[in-house]
Amino acid sequence: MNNNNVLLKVENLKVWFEIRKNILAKPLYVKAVDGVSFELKKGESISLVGESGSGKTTLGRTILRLYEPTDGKIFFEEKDITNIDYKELSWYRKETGFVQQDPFGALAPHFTIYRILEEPLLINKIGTPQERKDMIFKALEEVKLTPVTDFIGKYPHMISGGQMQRVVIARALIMRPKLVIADEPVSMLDASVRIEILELLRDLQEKHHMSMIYITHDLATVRAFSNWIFIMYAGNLVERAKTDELLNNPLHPYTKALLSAIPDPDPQNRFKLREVPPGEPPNLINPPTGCRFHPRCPHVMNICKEKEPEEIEVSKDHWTKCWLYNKG
Ligand SMILES: Nc1ncnc2c1ncn2[C@@H]1O[C@H](COP(=O)(O)OP(=O)(O)OP(=O)(O)O)[C@@H](O)[C@H]1O
Repeated sequence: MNNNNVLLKVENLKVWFEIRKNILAKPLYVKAVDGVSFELKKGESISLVGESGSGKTTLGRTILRLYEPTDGKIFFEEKDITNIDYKELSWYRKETGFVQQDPFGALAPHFTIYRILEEPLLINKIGTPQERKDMIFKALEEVKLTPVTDFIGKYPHMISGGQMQRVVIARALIMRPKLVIADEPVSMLDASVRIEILELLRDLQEKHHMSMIYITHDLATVRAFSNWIFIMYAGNLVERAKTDELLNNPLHPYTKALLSAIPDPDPQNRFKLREVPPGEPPNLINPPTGCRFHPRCPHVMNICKEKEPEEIEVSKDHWTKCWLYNKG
């Protein structure tokens, strides 16, 4: 297979957080990401969906090398970046961008918008003052904060939450990264601006042919957003497929439950019985044996309690990690 088109490759990635009750106690580990593998091609986007605590943020931050991986490998353009040093990390920071959930906490309150956008350019010694000014103006125009001169002298507290998130997006994209990770980018914004911000992100991703991972717990927002949907449960990817395929033909019982939990705009369907599995996501210090979803699964079989299923490709580009489909 020709791998030249692959931007990011993640192989059996594990991120375990060590916790101790006291200094003498045996360490325990929160297995936040526990054996995740996938590839992302150049210019493609993934929506990473799962309940709170399933490990989405940890996976995203580890791909950006903001967290240390415990085991496994991460390749970026075929280069192994799993354990790169400080010098190479600064190269990797230029190739990647991060849009986090909380625009209010992401922007330095004592910097003007101009200075906030100039900061990454100064750190990376990019351009002359005039070239930096041109880049900043262009970045603000792209996120539709115009006329630009109305915004550059303002401080974050002087603009709205939606405008702040546009500044965060402009800062994430100003170095023209090849990969952007957007972690719940609209969940703290007013409902009225959420769609606009998501559309802006998608348009910029397509325009600049960037790859993107969009992290969300809300399947309802992903239909028009990404090429792929990955479903995460308790530190594992339990299903991966192209967006239409996953929404029209979900395989894993957890995906089916998430889909049936989406509010249905059709009043005829409003009173249909929904198949949301009872129970809570598992404790990641001591996850269930076998398939981690088995205590909540309506189709549980004996093998599900005993043995972890392998991820298998059920049809082209459609993978799931479930004994119902594992003929072995
Ligand atoms: N620094 C840390 N130390 C210990 N445990 C952590 C740390 N960061 C995250 N965790 C735990 O790892 C698990 C996965 O957390 P993570 O934030 O990645 O999930 P998530 O799917 O992004 O959830 P949310 O949607 O709530 O952000 C959770 O059990 C969380 O408590």
